[in-house]
Amino acid sequence: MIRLALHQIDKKYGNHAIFSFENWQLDHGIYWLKGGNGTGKTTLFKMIAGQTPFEGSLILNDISLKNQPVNYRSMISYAEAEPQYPAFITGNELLKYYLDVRQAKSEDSRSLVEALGMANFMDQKVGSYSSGMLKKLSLICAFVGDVQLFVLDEPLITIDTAAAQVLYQVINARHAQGSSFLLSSHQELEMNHLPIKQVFQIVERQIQPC
Ligand SMILES: Nc1ncnc2c1ncn2[C@@H]1O[C@H](COP(=O)(O)OP(=O)(O)OP(=O)(O)O)[C@@H](O)[C@H]1O
Repeated sequence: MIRLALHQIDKKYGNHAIFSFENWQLDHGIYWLKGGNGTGKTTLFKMIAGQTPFEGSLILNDISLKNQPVNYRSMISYAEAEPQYPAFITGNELLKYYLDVRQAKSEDSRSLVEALGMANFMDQKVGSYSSGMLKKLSLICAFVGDVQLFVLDEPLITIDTAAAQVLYQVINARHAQGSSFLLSSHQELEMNHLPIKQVFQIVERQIQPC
């Protein structure tokens, strides 16, 4: 179960202000951040994942990103909208890296590898993957280990309908086990597949409920 709190946030790229707000807090649940191109969804997710600098404080379960960055990041799994990996590594090599870092067993990932139809491709170099296969690999890696908060940027883009159903099942299962989710999507998420607790949008550098 999580408590995520952002306070006194300012985020700029050069002179371009992206966020400026006092407070935003979340507890356990599945949340959806919607919005058009360039509104700041990816920037917010990178901030929460500890991958881009900003002014302000970010605290997850009493652990501060700025004061305890390693402990903070170990509670979060972030999957990029358009993952990119070195072309010369194989899917299994990348997965093994995640398994080692998160001290997880390969059996834990096997059912997701099978369900996403990736078993026959995991020994191939990712340079040969389609964009949908890259996305599936990134999701397989994101779900490795015991994670409190999953931050999935555009998890549905490039994957087919069958894979989307698998993704919904995994999200539901992990949510039932206590994990929380921040999802972004341009498309309407199929709300009947996921118990979305709240939908947010970014308006004038603030995060507002829809
Ligand atoms: N590294 C960067 N350097 C400078 N400006 C950036 C950088 N990353 C994003 N921006 C700008 O910040 C704004 C928000 O971008 P961001 O990628 O967070 O939006 P988004 O809502 O995720 O967009 P999309 O839906 O198109 O992916 C945009 O105006 C973008 O040009």
